[in-house]
Formats: sequence, structure tokens, C-alpha cells
Amino acid sequence: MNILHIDSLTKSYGDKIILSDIFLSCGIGQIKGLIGRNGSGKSTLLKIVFGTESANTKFIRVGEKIVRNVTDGRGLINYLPQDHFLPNNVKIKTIINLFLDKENREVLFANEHLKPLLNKKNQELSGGERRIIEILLIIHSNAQFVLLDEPFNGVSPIIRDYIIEYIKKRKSSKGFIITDHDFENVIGLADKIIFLDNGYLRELKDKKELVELGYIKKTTYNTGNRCASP
Ligand SMILES: Nc1ncnc2c1ncn2[C@@H]1O[C@H](COP(=O)(O)OP(=O)(O)OP(=O)(O)O)[C@@H](O)[C@H]1O
Repeated sequence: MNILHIDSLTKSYGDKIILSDIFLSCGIGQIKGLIGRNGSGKSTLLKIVFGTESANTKFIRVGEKIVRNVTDGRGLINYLPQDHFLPNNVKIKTIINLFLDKENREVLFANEHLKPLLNKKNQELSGGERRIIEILLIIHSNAQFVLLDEPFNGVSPIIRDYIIEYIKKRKSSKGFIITDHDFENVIGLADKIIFLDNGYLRELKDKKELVELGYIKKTTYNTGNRCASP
């Protein structure tokens, strides 16, 4: 079984160190929830792993294959960016045809949430409608590992819950690293929580540590009991 290994990853912008000697791994069937305050470097980390951002140092490997850039990672790592990425002036069904292989296209064409949108163009959709298409495209790509940067941003609770269930169903065939400020959903979904702070990444043993680390207040933790322990 392939494992995504990230090792010795460092990044600074000028004198500011963003990521210090990051080590992280993710296996097929695992969901790692990446949590950290605004500006802690979560997006930077995911972009470096995908290959669209440079690092000072990095060693990334999927199984035996060393991934130095986006091309090396094709079919292995895919990334849902925070910002919308679908092209305008192209019908959604054409985009699906361009992005996915036949088997996965058929799944999306039959999807109840996507059916009403297939003949529309990207610019005719709401932000939430774009987001669900983007998420499903990335999840259905042939990549073994999927990095999701704020997937729940701008989606309604029903669609958010749908996405959560959808990720759980696809989990057996892929590995996920997911970050979102909707931390309860990340905690509920993830097998392991990893916390990025001051450039260092650590794995949490219990969600209670988020209070000790100052990410959430004790009162938020006490009222947020709908999430499962990581
Ligand atoms: N191109 C850049 N040049 C200089 N600094 C940058 C650049 N991109 C990001 N940064 C800085 O790097 C830090 C980490 O940014 P990043 O977007 O990775 O954080 P984040 O944890 O994803 O934040 P958020 O949760 O707010 O999305 C921030 O301080 C940001 O200002």
C-alpha cells in the first residue's frame, strides 16, 4: 500500500520562517486533519506538497516515487485550492469530460447535486455550487492522495454534510489531508489531528489539546461535543 511521505520540509518568506522541518505521512484509507491559526502556514504546506509552491527544502515521496514537482505527482497527489479554479465560459459537463476518466465522469453525471448544473457555465453558478463541483472533481481524479484546502468554505450545512459523508465513502481508496476553520467538521472526519503552530507540526492525541494550545476556548470545546475524538 502506498504512503505519502513528507520529510525535511522547510519554508521561509524572507526572514520569516513559515515551516520548520515538517514531517508528515498519510496512508491510503487515512484522513489527516490539519489545524492551525490564520497565517500558520497550512495552505503553504499543502501547495508545497502538491508542487505549486517552492520550498527551501523538501523530500516528498509516494511509495518509491520521489515527487519533486506537480508533474512527478500526477496521478498521485491532487489539491483543492482555497480559491475557485474552474474556467469560465465552459459548460460544467465539458469540464467534467476534460478532467476525469470515463468511469468517474459517469459517476458525476449521475450525481443528484450536479445534474441540474451540468449545462451551466462556471460564471452562472453560485460560490457554493462551484465548490461542490470542484470538490467532486478533485475527489474523483485518479490521484491516490487528496489535499483539501478549506473544502467547506461557502457551502451550506446540507452540502457540507453531504461532502463529509462522501469523503468517508471514498476513504478506502484514497488518503486525505484536509484543513478547514470549521474545526469541528475536521475533527469529526479525521483519524488524526495535526496542529501547525509557529512553523512546527505536531500530532494531537486528543482534541482537548486544542484548548491547551490556545486554538479554541474551553467554552467552545465544551459546547462542541458533536465531534468524535480524533
Ligand atoms: N507569497 C507570499 N509572500 C510572502 N508571504 C507569504 C506569501 N504567501 C503566504 N505568505 C505568508 O505565509 C504565512 C502562511 O500563509 P498561509 O496562507 O499558508 O497560512 P494559512 O494557515 O493557510 O492561513 P489561513 O488559515 O488564514 O488561510 C502568512 O503569514 C502569510 O502572510
